[in-house]
Amino acid sequence: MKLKQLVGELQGVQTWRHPKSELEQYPTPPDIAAHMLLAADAEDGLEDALVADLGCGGGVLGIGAALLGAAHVLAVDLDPAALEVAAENVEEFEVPVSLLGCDVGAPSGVADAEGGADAGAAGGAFDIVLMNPPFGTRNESHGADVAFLQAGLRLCRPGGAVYSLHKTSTRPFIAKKAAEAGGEASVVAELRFEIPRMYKHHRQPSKDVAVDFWRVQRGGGGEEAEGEEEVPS
Ligand SMILES: C[S@@+](CC[C@H](N)C(=O)[O-])C[C@H]1O[C@@H](n2cnc3c(N)ncnc32)[C@H](O)[C@@H]1O
Repeated sequence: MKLKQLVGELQGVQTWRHPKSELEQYPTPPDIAAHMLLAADAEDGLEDALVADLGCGGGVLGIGAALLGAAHVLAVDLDPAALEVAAENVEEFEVPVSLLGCDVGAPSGVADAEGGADAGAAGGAFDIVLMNPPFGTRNESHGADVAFLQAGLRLCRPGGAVYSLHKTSTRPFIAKKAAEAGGEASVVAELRFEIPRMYKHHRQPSKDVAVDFWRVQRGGGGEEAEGEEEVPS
């Protein structure tokens, strides 16, 4: 599917009716979501892939992955209201996306819910994990960016890849945390992410934030897969 067509499709994905600032509920604009998806497709192949969408909101990334041929998508969010909207979107688009209510950041969160107690140690089953996590720079969401990244790497099969967005100001920190979690990280693109005025604490009509689009590959995909080391959580 071409970029223009994918953007058009993703414009039809609804987002939260009453967004919650404490959960950093900011939608990924359809053009950025489409670029992320096409980059993931070109590098790792979405066709027939098993995909997770962490912090799915209305499900724009997961639904987009399914439109590009993913075999199945597991879309996860903590917020039942987000999952309600996501369920409506999934029905509307008629795509193979399952929804799971779960705290991605909890020590025994989505990796355990999906794969049992050993999911972290044994390596997950997902080929590709997509996310636009909370930036983790507000008090309420402190550390969520890294917790999402760690969960994403736990859910990936060895050699699988996490695609994620993080504030450019956190680049050295994200690179360090990704390496500590057994990932090989690279910045795919530098983006300007427009945050519209959505919440009371927003003073300007909209704000541009410098954001890195990361690909983090989980280690152990080659011959070493059998004897791979445990990924620290
Ligand atoms: C920046 S939004 C991204 C939403 C959507 N993926 C998109 O790209 O438009 C972050 C999402 O993560 C969810 N979220 C925040 N903290 C979470 C947590 N601990 N566990 C699961 N989901 C969480 C929020 O409810 C929100 O839907």
